[in-house]
Amino acid sequence: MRAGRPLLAAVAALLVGYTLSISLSGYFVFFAVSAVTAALALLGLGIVTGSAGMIALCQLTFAAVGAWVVSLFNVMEAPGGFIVWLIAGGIAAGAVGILVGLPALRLRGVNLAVVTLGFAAAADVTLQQIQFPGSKDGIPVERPDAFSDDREFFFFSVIVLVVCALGVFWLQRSRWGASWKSVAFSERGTAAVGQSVRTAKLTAFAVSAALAGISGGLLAGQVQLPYASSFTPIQSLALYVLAVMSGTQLIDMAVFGGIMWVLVPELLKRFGIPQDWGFVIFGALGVQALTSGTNLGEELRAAWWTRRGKGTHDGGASPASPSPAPSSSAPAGITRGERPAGGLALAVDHLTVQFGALKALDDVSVEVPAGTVMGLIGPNGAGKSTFVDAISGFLPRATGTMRLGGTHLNGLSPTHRARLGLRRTFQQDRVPPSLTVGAYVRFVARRHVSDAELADVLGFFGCPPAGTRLSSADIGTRRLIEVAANVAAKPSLLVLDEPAAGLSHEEHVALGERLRTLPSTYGMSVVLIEHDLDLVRAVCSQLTVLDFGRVLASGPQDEVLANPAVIKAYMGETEML
Ligand SMILES: Nc1ncnc2c1ncn2[C@@H]1O[C@H](COP(=O)(O)OP(=O)(O)OP(=O)(O)O)[C@@H](O)[C@H]1O
Repeated sequence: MRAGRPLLAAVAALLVGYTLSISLSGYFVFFAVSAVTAALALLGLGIVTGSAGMIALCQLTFAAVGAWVVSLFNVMEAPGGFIVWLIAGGIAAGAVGILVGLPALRLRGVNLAVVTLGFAAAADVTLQQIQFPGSKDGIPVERPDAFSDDREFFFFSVIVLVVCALGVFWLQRSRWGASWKSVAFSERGTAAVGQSVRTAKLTAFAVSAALAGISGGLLAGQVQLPYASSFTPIQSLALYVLAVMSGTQLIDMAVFGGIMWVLVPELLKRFGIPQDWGFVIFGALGVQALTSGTNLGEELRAAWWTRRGKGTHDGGASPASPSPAPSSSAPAGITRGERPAGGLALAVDHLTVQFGALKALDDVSVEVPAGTVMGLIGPNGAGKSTFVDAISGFLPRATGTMRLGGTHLNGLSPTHRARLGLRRTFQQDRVPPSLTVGAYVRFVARRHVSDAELADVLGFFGCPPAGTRLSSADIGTRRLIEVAANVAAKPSLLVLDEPAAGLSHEEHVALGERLRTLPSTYGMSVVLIEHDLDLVRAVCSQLTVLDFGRVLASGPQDEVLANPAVIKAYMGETEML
């Protein structure tokens, strides 16, 4: 059913396109092709901006690359005809997209905006000089034989849009799509689940630019003699604003945006107002969208879900409620105790982290026995989160040695460490709200997770069903989902940084029970950072106490909690057992 829905929508779109192609007057057929080409470029912007959260102000420059390649192949009478040239234009634009995306690996926000706008301006000047191949000699771009007149070419452009939209639909639901949404929300969170931030950003730029290239190639076929004036930086800017305003990561909103792109200037013309005022209208709507932090597509969908009174995509699930603590039996599909107990899950020697004059960690040596839950405790500022950042690769300047099982971690990136089996959660929310629970768990797991396995791991932690939108879950529930997703990844070591924050007392207790059984149920070792000593006592067989960046005591729970130095420094001299 679910796989069939987009195909049904595609068939319906083709039928509408065909009907329009035979019924619209000649004047409107031209506008209709323009709306389709704009929708394609907006679909691309929806990926790079809407999904991946990067500013790209050169979308029509990528379109110009596609148009240029089509014009060149036309002049060269390259084999394959228009359709092959169109694909080549898309590939060329995608390649240029990767080049332009390289600065995005280091730049963000306004800096990235300046770079992409600068690229658009430079390309504009170049295009004005060199012109499109064939334009000086007036060699028109040859359309496909079966789609040579304007009506037929409109239907052809609808077919291209539908094919691209189907591709985007599936890409958005693929690992790439999840990585775009994740990187938009948190680069650290993305790297921590073993996803390369570089790949996420570059694929977003490449796919987005390729779609723009195809859009430009179509435009070349539409006007047959393309000119630089169709691809100016100011138009790219207006297109970006339109994408932000309508939320074109949603396919229907890209089509809506495409229609707006031609409709607003046309309406202005009819009222005798200069068409350039269209940019002002788009600008005002864009400012409204940016300041309100939402867009038309999301608002329409939010209204739809509110009317239906549901927080889920696929029906009727309520957010997580405290569920009884689990038995220690393993959920179906997750194998029990794959790693033998014994040996060390993590061995850290002489770890030192310095922030300016402050030694946040000072010669810290910690061992986590395999198959145990080790509590890492200490007062605020003791260095617990710094320890997690250091072992998970986010503090490359940390000195000392770190081994996961028998593997040295020093010098490895966070992504690499995560792929080796070291997973961590964060104190701050790093769960991308634009995904569903199921899509997020599968993204974090980095392996095939069957529906039954997914339901089991979510049930084990008392999380909402897979179809629930993460944006509808409260912060405590999102933390639970983050833990469940990282458990589904089956790491050898799972480090949880205050996972109980934001949970109610009952949820706290239930979570403690679940965490205690993780080594026996899922065969992983756990490091738990937690301030709640009741939880620590209930869950951790081993403890390490940090104070002012140094290890105060480490070993079995009862020994550590009875250590006078721990009682004195960590608890004050009050009775704690
Ligand atoms: N990026 C940073 N730059 C400078 N100082 C930092 C940085 N990160 C942490 N610190 C300092 O390092 C020390 C250890 O901080 P850390 O966050 O690791 O403590 P913590 O034990 O996790 O505390 P909490 O329980 O409050 O989370 C603190 O003094 C903190 O101010």
